[in-house]
Amino acid sequence: MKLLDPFSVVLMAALMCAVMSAVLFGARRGFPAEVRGLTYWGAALAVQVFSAFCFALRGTLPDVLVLPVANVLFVFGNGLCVIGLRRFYGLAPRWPMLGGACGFALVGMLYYLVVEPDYAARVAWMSVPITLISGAQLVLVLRHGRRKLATLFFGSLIAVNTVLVTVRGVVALTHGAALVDVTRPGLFQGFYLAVTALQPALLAVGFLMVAYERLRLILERRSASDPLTGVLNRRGFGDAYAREVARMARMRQHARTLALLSVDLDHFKMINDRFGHAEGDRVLVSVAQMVGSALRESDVLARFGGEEFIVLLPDTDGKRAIGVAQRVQRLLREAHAGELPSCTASIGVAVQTDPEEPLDALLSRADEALYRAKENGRNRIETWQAAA
Ligand SMILES: Nc1nc2c(ncn2[C@@H]2O[C@H](COP(=O)(O)OP(=O)(O)OP(=O)(O)O)[C@@H](O)[C@H]2O)c(=O)[nH]1
Repeated sequence: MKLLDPFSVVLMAALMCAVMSAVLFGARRGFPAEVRGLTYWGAALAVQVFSAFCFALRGTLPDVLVLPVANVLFVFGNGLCVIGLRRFYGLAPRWPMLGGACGFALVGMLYYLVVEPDYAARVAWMSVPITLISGAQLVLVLRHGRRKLATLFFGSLIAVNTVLVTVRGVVALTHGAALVDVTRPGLFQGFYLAVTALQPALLAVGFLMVAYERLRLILERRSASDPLTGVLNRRGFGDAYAREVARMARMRQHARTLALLSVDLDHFKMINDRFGHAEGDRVLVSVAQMVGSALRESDVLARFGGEEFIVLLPDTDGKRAIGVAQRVQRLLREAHAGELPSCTASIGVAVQTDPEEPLDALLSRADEALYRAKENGRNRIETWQAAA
């Protein structure tokens, strides 16, 4: 079998890393601040490029200069990927561990180059920090990754990398240099060289896929939520309602009902006028939190704009819905003591028994009840009743 020329492979790997590094740095600008770690990955690949160039200098400069630098850079580049991944998952970077891994690599390289020159021992030694680094990446992805195709792809690449490096280290220990020296022909050597050349760029693609998956989730969440209070907006509510009604339709034989509360703060304009718009905003945020705290996990809270909140109560009849509305009013009375301007709310309640009824019809029934609550003096609860 014709062997891949190691120099060309290293050069190819360096070029791929350089391109992927530029892609990552470029992509960084398009991501919101919540998606962290791309800069570290971009830097990691840039470091891999330098490491590859150092390896390529073998023969031109003495090994004792080239190899320790190239290997430490290789470990540092791999470690930066772990740091990037930790940042991505919202964890603090562990710089001392990376420093330790680089120091470990340097000591081993120097020892087995200068004191006791031994190629196989160098391979085995280097496989320790690289296996640990790759293993750390795998643990992070398994622990924090979402169960999605992107994560599966990324995790699989890391797993292959971890296994390959571990096997190479063990083979170096058990069989000596023969099977691990990439300058000698052989299936294992050729396979290792090819995979190692592709791996950094492939891992970066995997990381980008995971980052884009996170971006998709963030944009989906943003498009469905109210930026001031963080609760759902009309669009997000529509989706949640559709899911609930579909569930209701599936369980029709159990005669399910759902209830809707239309909660509107009273004289909110006065709060804005007296205390300012910013204070009004704080009241809205606090009301959203407070109403949310009065609800069950399965209930859905949304802000439709202004000072109007909508609450969807699955599996709830009129009586229980009024109970929730009373709890909301009680919490409003008790809350804000001293800190924020106090406010009251009028609440309209409508109950849906027919899953075929459109959302707009249910909303307008709740609004009718709310209108009556306002008409009848505010700070009260009214339930929609069919006209006699
Ligand atoms: N601070 C703040 N105020 C808002 C926001 N959206 C709407 N508003 C204000 O909410 C007030 C709503 O006024 P109205 O519709 O007259 O209602 P109200 O004063 O609560 O009176 P009633 O509902 O009849 O009791 C207006 O002053 C709007 O400017 C917002 O996001 N932040």
